[in-house]
Amino acid sequence: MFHAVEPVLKADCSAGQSGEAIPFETAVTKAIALAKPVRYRETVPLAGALGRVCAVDICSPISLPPCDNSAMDGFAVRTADFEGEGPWTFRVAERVVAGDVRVLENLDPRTALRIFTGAPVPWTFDAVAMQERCERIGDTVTMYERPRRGRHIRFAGEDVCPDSELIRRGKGLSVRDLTLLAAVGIVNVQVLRKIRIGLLSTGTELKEPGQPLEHGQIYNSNQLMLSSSLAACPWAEIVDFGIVPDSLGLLTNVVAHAVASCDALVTTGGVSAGEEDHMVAAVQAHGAALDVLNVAMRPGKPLKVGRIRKTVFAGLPGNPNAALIAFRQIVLPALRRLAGLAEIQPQWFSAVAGFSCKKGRGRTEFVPVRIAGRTETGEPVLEMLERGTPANLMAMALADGIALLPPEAADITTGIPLRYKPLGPSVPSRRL
Ligand SMILES: Nc1nc2c(c(=O)[nH]1)N[C@H]1C(S)=C(S)[C@@H](COP(=O)(O)OP(=O)(O)OC[C@H]3O[C@@H](n4cnc5c(N)ncnc54)[C@H](O)[C@@H]3O)O[C@H]1N2
Ligand code: MOO
Repeated sequence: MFHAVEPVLKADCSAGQSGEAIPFETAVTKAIALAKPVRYRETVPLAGALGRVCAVDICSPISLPPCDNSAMDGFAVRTADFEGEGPWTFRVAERVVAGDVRVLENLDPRTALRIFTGAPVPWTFDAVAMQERCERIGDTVTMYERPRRGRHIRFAGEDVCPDSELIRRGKGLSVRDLTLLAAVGIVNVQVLRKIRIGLLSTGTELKEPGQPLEHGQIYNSNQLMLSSSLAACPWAEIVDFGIVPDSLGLLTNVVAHAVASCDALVTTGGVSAGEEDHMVAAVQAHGAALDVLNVAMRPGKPLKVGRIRKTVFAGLPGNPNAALIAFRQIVLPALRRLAGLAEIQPQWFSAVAGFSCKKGRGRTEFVPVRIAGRTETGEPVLEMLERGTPANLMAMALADGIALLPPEAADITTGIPLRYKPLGPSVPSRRL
């Protein structure tokens, strides 16, 4: 039976109506500005600090290497002893191994030391000859080349000087950072506390994977997208508020819990224009101020970002690709800032379009792409996998990465430079 469709008035769907869409870059800036970095510090052992945000500038308490030491197995010599024409023969006065804590002084002139990689080189010796270049006979060693001063010696402080800055506050501690800290003998590190991020999926149609699916229902994939994205962020702690049906009352209750316990609340669904979209009304019931209401991007246009009192709120659209893109490109940088990280923006790489398409000027688009080849200079040539399908998952799953189609372009033509960001393990090209 035919039902007359009533025109949807703006007043009927105020939750999603938000005037002009703001440019993508403006939305990023606004979202980041909303997030005030956490300040509370805690001390954690290095072994538990991977990925945590360093809370202080860290200077080295010692020099690296801590003392002059040999870079080779061989013989330590004094270059001043190489008088006249070679070969030169020296008596081997001592045997010095790595870990030898003796301070060797007053050794006889014109003697050599048998020495091993990592062993301390006494300050009166100024070169090491590799054993392959020496002839050892009894307690003497003969050399046919005159080593230059400093040869095969790793000098104290040549790597790190005492008091030199190792790590700046705001750095997410990497394996290499922790290696450096361990090398200078640091045991614990002060980091910013983890931020608590509430996750909520709204949708009466949603079921958790594992439950039987009835007609009209779909599985909740957005929760897993978010929780697994955040699992790679050791500075974040997830509080899962599960699935909440499209009910203003229920959503308002859950938002109350989230605001009381979380630094940020990230939701998916219910931010568009229909009268079943209650997310905005639910946060506004708690006094939310929304700075981002509608973004000139695709997918992800209905993204909402603001604050509910002190809690950062990000209402991602329900469509899975819209949720993924809006999360990665806009919300994650804001969460990174909230966590106190200094580097917050995603890194883009240069690539070249291997496709052509028309697009709306003024809108930033993000499309799944595959690397189809390389230019002569090694840049990836991108093939677009799908476009304009914010709900389809397969293309995104198969993609090597995403390409940014810039707002100023009305056409994308083969061969134009594009920004590219790998989604998974991939070999990127030149960083922009
Ligand atoms: N009249 C209009 N309709 C829509 C507009 C619009 O501007 N005017 N925008 C469209 C765009 S663009 C998007 S994106 C979606 C966003 O809608 P909502 O955020 O309100 O999300 P829902 O309506 O709740 O869901 C949209 C879609 O996504 C599926 N979904 C929701 N949650 C999940 C989840 N956790 N896991 C997997 N899939 C999920 C849901 O079933 C819907 O199919 O609105 C358009 N409509
Ligand atoms: O954000 Mo929607 O198309 O942009 O799914």
